[in-house]
Amino acid sequence: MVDSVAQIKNHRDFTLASVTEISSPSFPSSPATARFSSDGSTAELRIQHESHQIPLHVDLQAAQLFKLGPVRSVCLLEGSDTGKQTSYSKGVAIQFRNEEESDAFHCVFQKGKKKFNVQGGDLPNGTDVITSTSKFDQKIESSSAKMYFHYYGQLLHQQNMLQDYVRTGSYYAAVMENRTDFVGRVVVDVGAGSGILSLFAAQAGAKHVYAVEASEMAGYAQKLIAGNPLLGQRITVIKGKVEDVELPEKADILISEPMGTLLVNERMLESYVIARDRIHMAPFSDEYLFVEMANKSMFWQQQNYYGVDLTPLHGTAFQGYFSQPVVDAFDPRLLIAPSMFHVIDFTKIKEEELYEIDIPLRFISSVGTRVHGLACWFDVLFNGSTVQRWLTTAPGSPTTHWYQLRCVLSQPIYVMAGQEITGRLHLIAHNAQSYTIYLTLSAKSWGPGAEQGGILQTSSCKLDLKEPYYRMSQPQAYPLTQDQPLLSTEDIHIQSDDLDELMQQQPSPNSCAPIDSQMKNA
Ligand SMILES: C[S@@+](CC[C@H](N)C(=O)[O-])C[C@H]1O[C@@H](n2cnc3c(N)ncnc32)[C@H](O)[C@@H]1O
Repeated sequence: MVDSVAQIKNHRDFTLASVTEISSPSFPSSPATARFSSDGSTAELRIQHESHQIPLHVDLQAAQLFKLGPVRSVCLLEGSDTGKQTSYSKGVAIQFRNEEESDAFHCVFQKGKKKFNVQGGDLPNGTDVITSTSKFDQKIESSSAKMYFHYYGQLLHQQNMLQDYVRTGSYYAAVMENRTDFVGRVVVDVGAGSGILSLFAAQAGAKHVYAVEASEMAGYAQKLIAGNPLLGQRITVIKGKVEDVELPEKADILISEPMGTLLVNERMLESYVIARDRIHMAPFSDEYLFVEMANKSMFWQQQNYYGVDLTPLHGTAFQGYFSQPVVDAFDPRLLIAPSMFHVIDFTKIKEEELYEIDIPLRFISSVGTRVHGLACWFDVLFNGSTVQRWLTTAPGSPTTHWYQLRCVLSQPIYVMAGQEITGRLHLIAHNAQSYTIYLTLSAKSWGPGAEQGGILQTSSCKLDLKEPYYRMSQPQAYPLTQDQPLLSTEDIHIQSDDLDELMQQQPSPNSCAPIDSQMKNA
């Protein structure tokens, strides 16, 4: 149902610290540039060594790329398949300049491979088809998918979502206020869970609803729907992954709740198409949180733990705690600048654009303080043709089961009131249904003692969105002092570059975010 042809940009370049041809020791290792390119039907990688003229052409269909370390990988080329095993006659060892570039290279490599593998994979219409090489299976590690669907197969987790009244109430209101979008329409519910949104769509007058759910919850949804026969007679539950299923008829409208922590966690957004969502970001100062996190690794500072010196692992433990994004509901007074936001426009975005999300950051601090990191949350627009409704997960708003997310720097930076904070939030999707987060924040200081051009303080961190630190049980007292800013999340927002254009766009006909009529291949 989702567009099955992956696309990569026409080309993407990388600078490699060094490339060594394993199979031709006569070629010394040298710095190189790598270009991924696509001519519309095939994807190729070309590696140009600085020291030799003839570039190395890598056929992405045949090649394999393996990580040997954070900045070292090996690429095996020109495989020959005997049916029993694949042997490789050529290989190159690649040294990257940093981990971030290594991750991005692997991501583009896999994208390029996928482009080749999925083409020509037409599935017959009108039947439910389960393929062993669906798009979902290609990009998600099977152990991750198994755990994920096991989790959602349990009623207690569905109940947790149903009891988030901000979430479920917003969906109910957005559907009922926009009945005209549903009356007489064929609807598909992507990831139906308990079937609740299918039942809402039927209440709003849908002609027929297909409730697609991959986990064992499909059985429970069937039971719930059968127990509500007046609505249930217009709902069909289909157990399967949305990527694998072909509906017996074309759907007009898509409804789904695919949001994870920081909106994108779980990578379920890629399984469907909606309208506009926004990721909000703002720097924060939270000494309590920072000390709490730093103290967690104090255990490893013991020099005599049953006669054993634990300190060799202190640094690793410290970095480990700071690689966990913090999920909790925090006081918005901890924000030190108005938030900016990044729009994800699902009427335009290609699924592959969610594999790597790169957001330049710029804020003006309202106070002089220590900046401990970046706070993030999201808003979703239910863009109905009758009523538009926002679901917000902002700090200070009624709490949802998504809470907010904070990336904490292990090295805070200092800012003065009015000082500019710049940086970058770079999210790279991984095959465990989540993202690696790279955050950099910088502040430039001038004044007495500063050299010409100012002093640049920069702090970076790498986090795994899959491994958050849930901190909701910690009530915090944040007394409001006189010099503390009272920033509301409704304060002026700084817009991403392309926002003006996005905000002027009219919602597409029949669309009601997160409901969209643009079913591809449905
Ligand atoms: C966040 S829950 C929402 C459940 C329900 N729609 C609701 O609003 O209460 C997402 C559901 O989508 C299912 N899901 C996730 N990815 C899927 C996929 N690719 N195909 C089918 N179901 C999927 C999960 O098993 C889970 O039950």
